[in-house]
Amino acid sequence: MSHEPTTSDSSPMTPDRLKEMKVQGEKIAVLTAYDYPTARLFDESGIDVILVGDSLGMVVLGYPDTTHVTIDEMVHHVGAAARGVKRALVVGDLPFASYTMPKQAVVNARRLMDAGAHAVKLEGGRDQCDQIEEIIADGIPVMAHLGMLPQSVKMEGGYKIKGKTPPEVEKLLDDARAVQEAGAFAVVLELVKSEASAQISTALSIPTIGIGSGLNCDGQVLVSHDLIGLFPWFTPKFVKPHGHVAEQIRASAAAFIADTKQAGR
Ligand SMILES: Nc1nc(=O)c2c([nH]1)NC[C@@H]1CN(c3ccc(C(=O)N[C@@H](CCC(=O)O)C(=O)O)cc3)CN21
Ligand SMILES: CC(C)C(=O)C(=O)O
Ligand SMILES: [Mg+2]
Repeated sequence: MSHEPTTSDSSPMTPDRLKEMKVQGEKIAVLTAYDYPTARLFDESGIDVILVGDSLGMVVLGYPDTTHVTIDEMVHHVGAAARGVKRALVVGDLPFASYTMPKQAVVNARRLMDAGAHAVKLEGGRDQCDQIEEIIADGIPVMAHLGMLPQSVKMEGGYKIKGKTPPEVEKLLDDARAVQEAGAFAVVLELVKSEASAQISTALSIPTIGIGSGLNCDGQVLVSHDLIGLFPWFTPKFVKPHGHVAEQIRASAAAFIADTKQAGR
């Protein structure tokens, strides 16, 4: 009996596989990771995509927003995370000001790929299509990112929900069609009203990955620190935490401190 090649659970994820999942109505699960043990644990759990996000800057490096993250920092953490991954698709975020010009975008995308990423992500729509096309022409798959764009927080004056008005929905739809046409294999929709994200998900053939954008996207992404309760000082409203790791760290430290202070008494 011959065995047809199958997309079994253990075969590595690819951008094409994510597109097939959309066709088949199978939801895509994405988590961020910035280090080896976390990436390995998520990969062994069966996560589809590991995003080494520039949220790194806020939840790991302690910056006030993501605009401080450098390409060197992203390369460092993409390498660490990628070394822990066997099956998931590893996507590396291009950080603020690292893809202003198309040629610069290609050089920096290549650095993330050389560090172990399988694809890169950048923030923006029609305005980023030259960058998206140049990176893809260099053989690198690109994930786009629309809606609330954290790298533009200073220009926007805060983190604001998108797709609230008909013109905003039209702009999102136009940007989504533009990045799909430019060749992006998926698009993150961040803080987009759920009616708008549903409309975009129907209009596109490539999968939409939502964060704070309702349940009608083709997949969901979360910052893993929010999921496991490792960043207790700020948790966005849309997060449903499934762990309390910060409390376990505090309790472990308190127990060690008590053990140490009591030793020899
Ligand atoms: N811990 C963490 N989680 C994230 O999801 C995340 C980061 N950090 N850093 C990078 C970006 C920035 N993100 C953000 C930043 C702010 C809000 C925020 O202020 N949300 C408000 C609601 C906004 C509104 O109603 O207008 C909230 O209270 O949740 C949400 C996501 C998402 N990303
Ligand atoms: C929130 C996700 C989509 C992201 O871009 C990041 O973690 O940097
Ligand atoms: Mg990001």
